[in-house]
Amino acid sequence: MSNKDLQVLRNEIDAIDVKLLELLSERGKLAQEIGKVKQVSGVKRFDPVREREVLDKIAENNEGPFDTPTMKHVFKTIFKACLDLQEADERKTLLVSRKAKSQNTVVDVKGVKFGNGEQNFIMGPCAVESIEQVRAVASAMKEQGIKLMRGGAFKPRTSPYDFQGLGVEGLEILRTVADEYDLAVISEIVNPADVEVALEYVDVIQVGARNMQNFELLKAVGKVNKPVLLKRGLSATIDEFVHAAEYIIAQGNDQIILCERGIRTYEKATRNTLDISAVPILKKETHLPVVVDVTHSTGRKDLLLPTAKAALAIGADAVMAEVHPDPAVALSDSAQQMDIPQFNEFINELKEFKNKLA
Ligand SMILES: C=C(O[C@@H]1C=C(C(=O)O)C=C[C@H]1O)C(=O)O
Repeated sequence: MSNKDLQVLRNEIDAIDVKLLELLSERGKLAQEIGKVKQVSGVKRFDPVREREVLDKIAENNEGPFDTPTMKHVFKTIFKACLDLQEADERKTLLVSRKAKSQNTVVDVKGVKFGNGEQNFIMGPCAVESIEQVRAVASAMKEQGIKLMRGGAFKPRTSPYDFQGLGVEGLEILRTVADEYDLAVISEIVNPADVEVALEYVDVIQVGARNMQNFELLKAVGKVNKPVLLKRGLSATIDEFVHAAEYIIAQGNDQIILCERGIRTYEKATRNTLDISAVPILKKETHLPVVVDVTHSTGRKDLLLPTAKAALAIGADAVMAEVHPDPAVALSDSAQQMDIPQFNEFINELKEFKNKLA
């Protein structure tokens, strides 16, 4: 065979490849259409009975030179690619996804913006215990120019015998002190029935890690006109986390801030394992701002500063940490809250670090 013959044959193959590509693309588009029909009717994407029928037809029509197992193998690869297309389409339709909206959602909390490139701090006590306690923290925050104060009024604790929070009285304290110091307030709500009352007191409603898949709560906060900070569940995958946010946005509220707070792993050196890579993944996959809670992820005061630096370096929109005027007597999370001098040192170091990053 001359070089010329080889070239002629290869030209024919090239032409066939172009046709195959066209046909496969056409097949892919039909699979996408089928995917949409399945999504609307709630039918599973994977249909082994249908795949078996297609394979039987391939076997029936196969005249060689490829043997039937080889052709079946090729078609199984095509089925898989078609299924992947259907799945990618479903992801694309998520309202929280970058594909649905390419620009960042910017959540504005009393002038503090999340998602516009600023890197903020959310600080405050684990639980609201008294007005004096909250005032001491608020005054230190004000001096540092930090506007967003967290504080738990409803505390979902592991043990029912631990301090459960002051409830609405706690929200009242937070609001009173926040107004005195011109701060904004973020507090957790655990019961859908309390969302309405919380609107009067808080600037951001927090949905805690233990409630990340409390779908009725997610729907309830999705119906109100108030920013929501959604924490990642203790054992939630990123995909489950994103779908939890979708529950909120699907009801109309797109003012959502995601919060990575560590996940449960076999590692015992920290309270949870901070999944730092979740930050860029969430920022890539969704258009929502992402903050990192260094207190609950580490459970260790000595790790607050290095993990906060990691969070800022990796692009988190804010760092969240707990501060208490006298952590030794705190009613919850006593070991991991900073006192006021430690808080000042923490913030000063991070401000310097932010300047270095800029
Ligand atoms: C395209 C479909 O979805 C999937 C992909 C198939 C294919 O590529 O032929 C067949 C069955 C399903 O697993 C379908 O259901 O027809």
